Amino acid sequence: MATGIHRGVTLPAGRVAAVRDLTREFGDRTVLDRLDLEIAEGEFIALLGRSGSGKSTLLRALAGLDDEVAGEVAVTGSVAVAFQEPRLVPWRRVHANVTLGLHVPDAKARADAALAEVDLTARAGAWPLTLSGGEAQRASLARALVREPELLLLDEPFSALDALTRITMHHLVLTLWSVHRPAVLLVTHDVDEALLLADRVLVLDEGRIAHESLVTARRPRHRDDPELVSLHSTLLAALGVSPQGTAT
Ligand SMILES: Nc1ncnc2c1ncn2[C@@H]1O[C@H](COP(=O)(O)OP(=O)(O)OP(=O)(O)O)[C@@H](O)[C@H]1O
Repeated sequence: MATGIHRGVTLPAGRVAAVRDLTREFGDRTVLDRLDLEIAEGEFIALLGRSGSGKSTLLRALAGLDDEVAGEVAVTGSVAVAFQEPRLVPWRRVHANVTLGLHVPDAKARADAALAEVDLTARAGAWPLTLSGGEAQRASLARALVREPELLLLDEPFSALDALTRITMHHLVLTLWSVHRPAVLLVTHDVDEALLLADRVLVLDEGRIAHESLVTARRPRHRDDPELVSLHSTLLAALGVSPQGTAT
């Protein structure tokens, strides 16, 4: 594979994306430093890391939104992204936001189906500014889903939501994931969220994947599952945080 970003390439069986030797510098600061990562079909990955560790930078590279990276990013199929803020176009109604840029003959029917899946049919004709935070995030998920991505990139999509809405969104994302089975890369600050959702939790530090934990507990998971309790401590240590929450 030559240097650069490659879309629609063939990867080894069972892989949807591969990142090799990925380096990103901003001025004299190296944010990603020869990072390697492979993403398997249908797996759910959570990416943790201290603020400024480069999580969004990695996600942007995978999304093809950054052409100033060095190294290789290869993705086999379509990629969709949902961000922390829903980024809906305010002068288009919800349904038109979902179909925006989707140039397929059945765009309308696909948007109808995606909005139904996120339980937003009743708000299809609404203006984005009239949506609640949770509704806007669901519209953003519908917009991602309608593209039928093989890789779904989620950049802290729940962090601005209240705790109850966040729990509802966790259930929704797991349901959508189990139905459509895209690979998911979820950037989050929340160790509990990572453990409740993901098969594999990665910690980004010093520009590389510094730690990986596999989570085998069956879903739906509970915070007090012994496996999760143990991994919680492991991940806090990997993040350089003591269990009391102070940086070590
Ligand atoms: N366009 C840019 N120009 C200059 N520096 C940038 C740019 N984008 C990101 N950075 C820097 O790169 C580093 C990593 O940023 P990034 O947003 O990837 O971190 P993050 O891990 O997602 O952080 P957070 O958890 O706070 O969202 C930060 O120090 C940030 O200031």
